[in-house]
Amino acid sequence: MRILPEHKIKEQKIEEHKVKKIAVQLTLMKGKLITLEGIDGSGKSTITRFLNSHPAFSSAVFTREPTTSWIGDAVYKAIESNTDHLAELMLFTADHANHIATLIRPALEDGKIVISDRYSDSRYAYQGVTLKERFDEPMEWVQQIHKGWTVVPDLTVLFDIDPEIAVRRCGKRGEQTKFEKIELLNGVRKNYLRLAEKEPERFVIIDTDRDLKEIENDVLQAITSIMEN
Ligand SMILES: Nc1ncnc2c1ncn2[C@@H]1O[C@H](COP(=O)(O)OP(=O)(O)O)[C@@H](O)[C@H]1O
Ligand SMILES: Cc1cn([C@H]2C[C@H](O)[C@@H](COP(=O)(O)OP(=O)(O)O)O2)c(=O)[nH]c1=O
Repeated sequence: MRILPEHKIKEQKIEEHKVKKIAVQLTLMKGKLITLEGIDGSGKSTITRFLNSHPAFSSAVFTREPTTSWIGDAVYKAIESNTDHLAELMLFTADHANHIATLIRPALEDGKIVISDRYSDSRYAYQGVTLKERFDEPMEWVQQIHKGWTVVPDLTVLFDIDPEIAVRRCGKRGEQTKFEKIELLNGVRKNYLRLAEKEPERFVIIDTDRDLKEIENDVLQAITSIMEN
């Protein structure tokens, strides 16, 4: 058996205490929807994996958009081809409607904490750029078609980063989608920041051009802070 030095035991105890504290706070937090948003390569999936393996989140429901349903598969077909941007928006939106009906609403009604890697703000921010030739105020137009049926998140964590850095990170990751272009991502980032400015009570902006540990701590703090509301 390895005997840990005194300071390591202390660090371990502090860590265990932190996990317990978050777990207690989360038990009190019933039926909350938390969304993670940001441009491609901003670090959402990395943080989703961290939260998913964090012991305090063992009873949370983790999900994503595009979903893993057949509509989500259709969405990926659109992403991988030259599909008309309006048709693409409709597919993303159909996927969202089905996501809400089959997973989001039932889980929230069951008192679960739901954490979604991308959600409605992805549509507002991305299709707000791809549809800029079609509508005068594309982002507002896309928001409008969600009114009356979408479920608005309790908290949206916006992962903010310079697109140049994000695209470089995506390159290293090895996958590339047609949206991973600096010019397009600059527009998407601006849209996200406009959304956050319009709803400061819902959004928390996290600078993800930092050490992963700092980002993890800030995300945990943002999530537990909605307990106070
Ligand atoms: N804080 C960070 N510092 C350096 N690299 C990071 C950081 N966060 C994520 N990455 C790396 O950047 C790439 C994109 O991250 P990922 O989580 O897949 O982004 P997203 O899901 O937002 O597209 C991955 O290769 C990941 O390992
Ligand atoms: C959910 C959603 C995603 N997207 C885009 C963002 C991504 O470039 C792409 C696929 O999403 P995703 O697989 O989440 O990409 P990543 O892991 O790189 O963030 O679809 C939209 O344009 N609109 C949407 O409503």
